[in-house]
Amino acid sequence: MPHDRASNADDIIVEVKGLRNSFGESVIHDNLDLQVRRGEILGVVGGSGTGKSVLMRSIIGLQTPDTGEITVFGEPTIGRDETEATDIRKRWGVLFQGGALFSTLTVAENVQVPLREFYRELPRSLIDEIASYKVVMTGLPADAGPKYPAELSGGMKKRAGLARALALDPELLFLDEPTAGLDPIGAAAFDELIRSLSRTLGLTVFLITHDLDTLYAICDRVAVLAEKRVIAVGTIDELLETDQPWIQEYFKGPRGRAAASTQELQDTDREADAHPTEVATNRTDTRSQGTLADDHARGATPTTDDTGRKATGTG
Ligand SMILES: Nc1ncnc2c1ncn2[C@@H]1O[C@H](COP(=O)(O)OP(=O)(O)OP(=O)(O)O)[C@@H](O)[C@H]1O
Repeated sequence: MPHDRASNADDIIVEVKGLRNSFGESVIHDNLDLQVRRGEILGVVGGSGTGKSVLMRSIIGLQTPDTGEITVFGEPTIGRDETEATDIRKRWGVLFQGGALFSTLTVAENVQVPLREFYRELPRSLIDEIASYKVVMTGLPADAGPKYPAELSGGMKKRAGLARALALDPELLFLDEPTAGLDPIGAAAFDELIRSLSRTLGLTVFLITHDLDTLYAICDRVAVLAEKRVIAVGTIDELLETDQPWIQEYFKGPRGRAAASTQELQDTDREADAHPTEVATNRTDTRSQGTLADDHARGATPTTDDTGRKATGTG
């Protein structure tokens, strides 16, 4: 589990208070509260349809809530005039589900979209240069710039979407299911990329995911959506101390246990690199659990746990 890098609890980048969203008769959020701390990677989880994307859309101003207050960087985001809203919007980047690249634009042109939208006065050569830099920064080959989305693999599309989200050097990054659809190795590499970018650039990350490995590998805290609100938020260890059935089922079900074992294995490997002789014995034990873990982790076929229950999907 990564360290909690937000030591000052008052340092809040996003604050949501008393949020209510509904579509017709269907109430999605009711009295939802949430805080995102500066510098943290906050994972947002919840069953399918619990309103994770609607929450993100509310925060970034694409969804007008029925009631509630939302502040980002200490500024209210609801009801602002266009200029004020734009000033706030420039400070965050968004990677939508599936990447949401413009299919008729090349990767470089996609990355340039926010630059052209918000900084029209920038010279063309500088826009080109910034876009090339962002492409490489996300681990894409330099020659990916002139390619069209249809020519890219799923992982490369995500990276291109991330490059676009980073175009304006944001302080805050919103990621909606960034590893969905990636193979386990690609997903782990994408996790690593997010973590290293968030550390080197000092980003705060709001990350919606169903991927338990991502939660274990890179999230400082996790917020759980259920019953139309955030029912709990904390480190995974803190969440496990709650008696919420959904949380227990989610983290202690076969997939949750597998992800925990995988993380433990990686922590042991890191420790082994640092202190090779001290962890040699433990490592043998952990490896034997790791085989089972690997069977279950990321994309493995759902199976039965030791009570004979089917592994629960995560939504
Ligand atoms: N524009 C809309 N009009 C009507 N209903 C909507 C709209 N957007 C979202 N919803 C509904 O709101 C609910 C929450 O949707 P949302 O996409 O936020 O769920 P989610 O938690 O992100 O789900 P998933 O994990 O499956 O992506 C769903 O029932 C969805 O059908």
